[in-house]
Amino acid sequence: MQAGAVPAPGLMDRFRAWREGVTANPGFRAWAARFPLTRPMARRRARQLFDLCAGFVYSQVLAACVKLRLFEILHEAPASEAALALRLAVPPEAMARLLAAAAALDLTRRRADGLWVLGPLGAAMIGNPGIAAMVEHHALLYADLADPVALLRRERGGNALSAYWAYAGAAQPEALGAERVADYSALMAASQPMVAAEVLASYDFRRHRVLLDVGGGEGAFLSEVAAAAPDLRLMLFDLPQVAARASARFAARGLAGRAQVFGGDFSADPLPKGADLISFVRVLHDHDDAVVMGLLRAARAALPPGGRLLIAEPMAGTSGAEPMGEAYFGFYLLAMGRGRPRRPEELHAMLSEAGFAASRALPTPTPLLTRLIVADVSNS
Ligand SMILES: CC(C)=CCC/C(C)=C/CC/C(C)=C/C=C/C(C)=C/C=C/C=C(C)/C=C/C=C(C)/C=C/C=C(C)/C=C/CC(C)(C)O
Ligand SMILES: C[S@@+](CC[C@H](N)C(=O)[O-])C[C@H]1O[C@@H](n2cnc3c(N)ncnc32)[C@H](O)[C@@H]1O
Repeated sequence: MQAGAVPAPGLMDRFRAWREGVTANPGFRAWAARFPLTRPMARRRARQLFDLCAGFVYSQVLAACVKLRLFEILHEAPASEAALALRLAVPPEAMARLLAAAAALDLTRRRADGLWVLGPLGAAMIGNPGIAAMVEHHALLYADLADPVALLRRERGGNALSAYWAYAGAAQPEALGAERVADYSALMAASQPMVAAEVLASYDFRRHRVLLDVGGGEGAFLSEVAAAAPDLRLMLFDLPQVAARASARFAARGLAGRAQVFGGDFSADPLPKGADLISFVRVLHDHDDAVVMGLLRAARAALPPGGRLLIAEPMAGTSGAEPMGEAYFGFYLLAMGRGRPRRPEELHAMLSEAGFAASRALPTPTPLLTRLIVADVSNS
């Protein structure tokens, strides 16, 4: 084929083009909704499109439940509509409306005796304050997304999420004050246990001597790993005011004797040496490619021969969770003003360019929450 020539569409592409052409025809749609053999598909597509239209409403039903702490209350004991209305200071009719909406979304369930209990999705929120923290945090994201076209067209930064993630776009991130890093560090710590559980289920840290967690936040990930690998020594690198929060957490957990904490700017400073394993947990996706390449090269330089790098974060192209990567994180990071979700193949290519000898993906129990890549430095 000549350079610049566009390849002819394959058979599958031509079939999809035909299918999309007929679906775009209102007459065909009306016929397909009535014809028994196409009706199930027509109904499924209608439901999918309706859910896309209504997604914000569903999210707000969930947000109301979280703000009212409804799931914790129903977890304590089944309750009547009237008791919930009284306890939560919501008019009885509005309480009934919320409970019915939540039931339709599988968050709550009305028992045969009329009392309300947790539904399957409400039950999955119990014991996971990280999800509730994210739901409340989404108020900022949805404020930024109120005009999505304006968000796409504007210069990056200057909105609610970019202010929240103070390092995104900061000229001197290492100079950020304690008050600018407190909220995001607390949110990351609250949502870290569900990520750490995925990583610990997939990787045995006991084979390593020293782990350096870069962008390690206030040490929530390292604290979980420390419990699973009692002989492992811990190192953490983050912005100075975040590193100070990590020191406080390690001291409070009796880990200060096992941990060394470094404050600095990882896009400018070298990473400390001494670890045989370096981790980036939910770090690379919130930076642009040039910064990520710099980070991978810095990790490569800090590791000894035979050392290993571990990347844990949600990734684009995750089978069964496609909207999570490109749609949710794509737009979340757009609002934040930095970074993009990457496919594993892109990270493998970047790792190779940074000088790692080999890299591979390891399966995690819930790929939606995090995926895992390990990359090795050659032994010589
Ligand atoms: C067989 C028997 C006896 C019973 C089976 C019954 C059964 C089927 C039970 C199912 C129970 C079960 C296993 C449920 C599991 C539910 C799970 C795992 C739910 C998990 C939900 C996770 C959610 C909703 C996670 C949301 C995460 C979000 C929104 C994360 C956002 C992260 C952000 C914005 C991070 C930002 C960081 C930055 C800035 C990008 O770097
Ligand atoms: C999205 S948070 C992830 C925190 C933690 N790894 C976790 O999963 O909970 C990204 C972390 O990278 C840190 N970070 C961002 N830019 C940095 C920089 N230039 N130098 C050092 N740390 C930085 C932030 O302070 C924050 O703690």
